[in-house]
Amino acid sequence: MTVSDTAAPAPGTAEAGQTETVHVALGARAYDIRIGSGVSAELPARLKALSRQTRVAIVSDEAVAAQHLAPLVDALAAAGYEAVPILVPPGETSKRFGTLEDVLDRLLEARVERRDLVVALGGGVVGDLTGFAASILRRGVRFVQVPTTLLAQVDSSVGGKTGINTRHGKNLVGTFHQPSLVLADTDHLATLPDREMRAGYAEVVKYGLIGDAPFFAWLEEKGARVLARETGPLVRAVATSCRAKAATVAADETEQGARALLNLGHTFGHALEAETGYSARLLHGEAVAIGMVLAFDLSADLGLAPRADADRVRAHLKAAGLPVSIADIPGGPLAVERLVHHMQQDKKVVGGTLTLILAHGIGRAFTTQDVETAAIAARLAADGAASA
Ligand SMILES: NC(=O)c1ccc[n+]([C@@H]2O[C@H](COP(=O)([O-])OP(=O)(O)OC[C@H]3O[C@@H](n4cnc5c(N)ncnc54)[C@H](O)[C@@H]3O)[C@@H](O)[C@H]2O)c1
Ligand SMILES: O=C(O)C(=O)C[C@@H](O)[C@H](O)[C@H](O)COP(=O)(O)O
Ligand SMILES: [Zn+2]
Repeated sequence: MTVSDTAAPAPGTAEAGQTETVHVALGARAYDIRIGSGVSAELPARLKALSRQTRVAIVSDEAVAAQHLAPLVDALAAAGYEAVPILVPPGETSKRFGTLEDVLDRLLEARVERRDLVVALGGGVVGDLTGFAASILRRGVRFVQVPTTLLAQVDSSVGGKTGINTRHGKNLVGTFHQPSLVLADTDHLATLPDREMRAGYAEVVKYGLIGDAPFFAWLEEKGARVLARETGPLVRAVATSCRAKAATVAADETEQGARALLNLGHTFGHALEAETGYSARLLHGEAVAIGMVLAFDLSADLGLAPRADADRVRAHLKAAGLPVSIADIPGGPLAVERLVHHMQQDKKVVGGTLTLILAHGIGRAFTTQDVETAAIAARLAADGAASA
């Protein structure tokens, strides 16, 4: 990664001040993703285009609200809207039944109607929770995503996966419910803690690893500028990620096939999150970074991918400041058996058999059900997990 590179961008790619629009082509459920500096100011006008109602509930978390709620509420008020804020505590533990019930109660208390729109202002936690609440409130109301983390801008605000965690595992209760609009305002990232920025970057790298080797190579060169929040590279990284996700979702909205590739690193990652208690010990994006390295190393173990590609993946994520092995997780070793137990609750399990996303190399991910549990356990142990 070089910070000093000033090469001109390719024609048609984002530079400072530019905004981009990515369309998610889902027929009756199609929507736009607006990306760039200041696009959240478009909210009142865009809401008007979606509904004649003049009341809007905004679900956010307390930390995001402290930084970004007031300007949105003011802009809405100036446009004749009554905004009803509903706040939840920040962090992954808000993705649970108790918080869902609370959000639903408060939406009903505010008499949010079927034709109203609910706005999710926040990271993936707020987006997943709000989207789920919207999908079951009065049997379904529309919602708009205003993602405020890099992770949410490149991934969770797009594609309509909503849900919460349960004591049995990650995202095990939820729905597919597409947003009606996504406004990814890159200015919001100015207040995002660096650790959260790096965690979101893991999901950016994911798109290169799944099917876009040139994008991965571009990130190797320009990733530091993305992480430094330089507008041009940042907008380009968000837009490239959203285009990849939009195309995948448009082709396979409910994950009957190809959408599963977006789960690269997640079967491992979700197990790591569960075993670390969905705590600050390990963020979702960090778990995905470790999971992607595990997936590439396992692919190399099985002779499916060049070891050099696995090494390149690890080197880039490490250079970005992300954890890259189980041994990097603070707070003591995790047990192989516990991790395998969590992996078996994955939603991609068929007839008790795990579906894994592996790769033939960078940009060449594929799904498989042909990996023995012993090979997975051996890889976890080699990565620093404790075996009995
Ligand atoms: N639905 C999907 O397709 C999808 C995709 C990827 C991840 N996810 C889910 O997303 C969640 C992770 O999302 P996340 O990484 O955004 O975490 P998050 O929502 O917990 O946000 C991270 C932290 O940053 C704070 N924050 C958010 N925006 C801020 C800003 N602009 N300035 C200052 N602080 C800010 C939040 O208060 C929080 O403490 C996980 O639950 C994951 O499972 C879902
Ligand atoms: O949108 C998808 O599809 C993804 O898999 C994106 C993932 O980054 C995201 O973390 C998603 O929530 C995981 O989905 P799950 O079905 O494994 O819970
Ligand atoms: Zn993810």
